[in-house]
Amino acid sequence: MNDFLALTLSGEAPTVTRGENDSLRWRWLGEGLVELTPKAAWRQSLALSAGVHGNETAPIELLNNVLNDLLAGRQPLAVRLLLALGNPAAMRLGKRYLHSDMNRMFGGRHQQFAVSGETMRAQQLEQALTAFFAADAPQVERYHYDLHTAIRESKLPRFGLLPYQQRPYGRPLLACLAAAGLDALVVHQAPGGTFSHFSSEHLQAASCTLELGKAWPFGHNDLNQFVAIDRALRSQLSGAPLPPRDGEPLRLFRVACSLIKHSEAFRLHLAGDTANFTRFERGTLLCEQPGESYRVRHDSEWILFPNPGVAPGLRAGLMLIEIAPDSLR
Ligand SMILES: O=C(O)CCC(=O)N[C@@H](CCC(=O)O)C(=O)O
Ligand SMILES: [Zn+2]
Repeated sequence: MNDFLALTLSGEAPTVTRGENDSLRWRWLGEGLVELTPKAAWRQSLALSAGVHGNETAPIELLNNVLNDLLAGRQPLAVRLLLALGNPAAMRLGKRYLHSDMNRMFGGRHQQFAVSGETMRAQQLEQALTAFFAADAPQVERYHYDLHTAIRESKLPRFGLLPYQQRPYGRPLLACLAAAGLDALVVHQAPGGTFSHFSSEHLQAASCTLELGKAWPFGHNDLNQFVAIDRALRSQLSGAPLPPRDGEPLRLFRVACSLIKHSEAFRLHLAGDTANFTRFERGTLLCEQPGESYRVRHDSEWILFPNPGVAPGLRAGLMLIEIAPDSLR
C-alpha cells in the first residue's frame, strides 16, 4: 500500500490488500481501515481513529505519517494496531459531515437518525472496532484514541475528553495523555454518542477523544504543534518508555452542564469568535430558548465547543468547571 490517505481519498480498493515487513504484518480491512500486527508477542491493542469529522485533517495527516513510517520499517511496532479513517466521504469534500454528525451516533444511537452514509459508516466502525478487540486474548489491554480538531480557537489548544465511565480511567492511559503534552483533560459526566464513549462502554477500552488545535484543510496544517503527541503515540506503539512531559501541568475540568439546543429559536449570547476555554463568572446569561435559559452557576465556568448551528436535540456547547489535578483515578 503506497499511501493509505491517498488511497482512502481516491475511494478505490488497493490492488494488494495485505503484506509484511521484518517486524509486522498488515491487512487492509475495507475503506479507511487497516490492521497491523507485530510479529513479536504483544500486550496491548490500540485503535487510532481520525476523520470521524471529515474536515479535521491534522490528525488524519499525523496518523498517515505514522502508518507510512510503520510500513517502511522506520517506526517499530510492539502493539496490535487498528487505524481507522472515520468518514472518508466527508473527508473527500472537506466537511464535518455530509448528512448528520457521526460522533453522536455510536453505541447504537445511529438508529435514532435518518438513514444516511454516516449511520451506515458508524455501524461499520462499531463492528470493525468490536472485531479488532475481540480477536485478542482477554489479558491484552485495550486502548482507543479518537483524534479530532476543534472548529474554533482554544485558549488551551490541545486537550483530551475522557468519556463518562464508572471504572477508574487507569494510570497508563493518564500517563500517556500527560506525556502527550496536552494542556487539559475534560471529564464527561454522562454517556454520549461519541466513538470514544462507545469503545469505553461497550469494549472496555481505555479511551479518549483528543483535540489537536483548529480545523484546517488538507496541506494547511502545522504538524509541529503536535510533536509531543506524535512522540507519545510513537512511544506507545513501540513499547518504549513515555517521553517526559514538558511545560505547564495538565489542567483538569469536568463537564458541569451540556447546553442542549431544543429549538431553532436557541440563542447563544456569545461573540462569534469566543475561544474554547473562555471563562465566565457566576450569573452570566449564556443562552436562551423558549422556556429555558442558562446562567453560569458556579463562581467560574469555562465554555467548550459553543455551536448554536447544531441540529435541534444536539449539544450546542459544554460548560466546564475546573477540578483538582489529582482528582482522577
Ligand atoms: O469544535 C467543536 O465544536 C467540535 C470539535 C469536536 O468534534 N469535538 C468532539 C468532542 C467529542 C467529545 O465530546 O468527546 C465532538 O464534538 O464530537
Ligand atoms: Zn471532531
